[in-house]
Amino acid sequence: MYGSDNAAGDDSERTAFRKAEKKYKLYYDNSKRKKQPRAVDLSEVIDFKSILESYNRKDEVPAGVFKLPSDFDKPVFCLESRPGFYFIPGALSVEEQRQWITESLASFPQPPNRTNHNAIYGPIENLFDAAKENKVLVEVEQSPGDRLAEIDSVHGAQIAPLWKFSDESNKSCRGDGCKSVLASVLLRKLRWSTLGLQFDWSKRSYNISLPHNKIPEALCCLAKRLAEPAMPPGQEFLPEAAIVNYFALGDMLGGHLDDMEKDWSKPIVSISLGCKAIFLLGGKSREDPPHAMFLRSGDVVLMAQEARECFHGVPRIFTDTESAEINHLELQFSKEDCFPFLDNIRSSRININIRQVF
Ligand SMILES: O=C(O)CCC(=O)C(=O)O
Ligand SMILES: [Fe+2]
Repeated sequence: MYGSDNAAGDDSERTAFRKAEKKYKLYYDNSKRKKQPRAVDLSEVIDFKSILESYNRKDEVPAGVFKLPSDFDKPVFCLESRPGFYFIPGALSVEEQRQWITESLASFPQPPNRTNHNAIYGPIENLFDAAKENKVLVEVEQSPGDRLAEIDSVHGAQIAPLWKFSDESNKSCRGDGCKSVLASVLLRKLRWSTLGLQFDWSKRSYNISLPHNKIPEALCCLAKRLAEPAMPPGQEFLPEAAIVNYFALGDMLGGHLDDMEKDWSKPIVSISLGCKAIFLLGGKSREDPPHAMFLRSGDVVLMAQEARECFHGVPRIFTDTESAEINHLELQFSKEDCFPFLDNIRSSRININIRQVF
């Protein structure tokens, strides 16, 4: 993910954006015997779910918010102070949420899509199944012949050692110094996967020469439909890349801009799944005080035009039963073979953001 707590150095400590991040970030009170999350004042967090409810009931919205006149089948809300920002509460049905959570965990991390684990382990096939089956990723013992074959003839560089899944009960590597890691640990530590044109985090740009598959057709259709309220008239959104972010408790996505796409008149389509989060939408400067808002499973945010220049981030997710607001997903994943999905989503949040790059 982008940036970290203090990515922008000490100066960032003083910006309005940084102050808001610190206000909402998860801290623990260690004073009591039991480690407790520090209480946080959520009174200023915009709640589009209750805005939708009062809009449906009384046709009213709070000051600073308006309902976009649009043909979209759900109400789309905008903020007067942030042109180009659109919020569609509950845009995805419960079934759609289930579908995209399943895809995000079981299919999207599949090679040639890359994940945060690639840099250490190379491509990992079937991570989700391996975690379900209690497998272990083991560094494969290689013969000198294999090692020679691994010298990359073009770059002259040694290719990283190979890792393979093995049954946990397989003791072949015990005590001989070989390295291993549980698949379930890797799944828990999954932080991002990239679909379509691959994003290179080290250069913060798209590397079109990396092998990739097109964005899956069903995700393409969904993104096109969701993008509509923010599209320039007569134009069609072309999904070319997607970043899937996986958040665990305590993770945050630092304030950033998504500015590596060519045409900022096109929206970024951002889908929230799983546990509730707080989203900060700042202005064009980190000094502009950000708006804080809740993001729930099924909500969709569109950022187009001027909003493409606004700093934004996710300082906090909520995993406690009361605040996570994922009861509807418990039912969806209640069958026994769905339990690994439920187990994962109970303590995490997934964000799929889809982009037109060119
Ligand atoms: O997680 C979110 O809702 C926002 C993600 C985001 O801003 C990004 O990946 O660029
Ligand atoms: Fe972003």
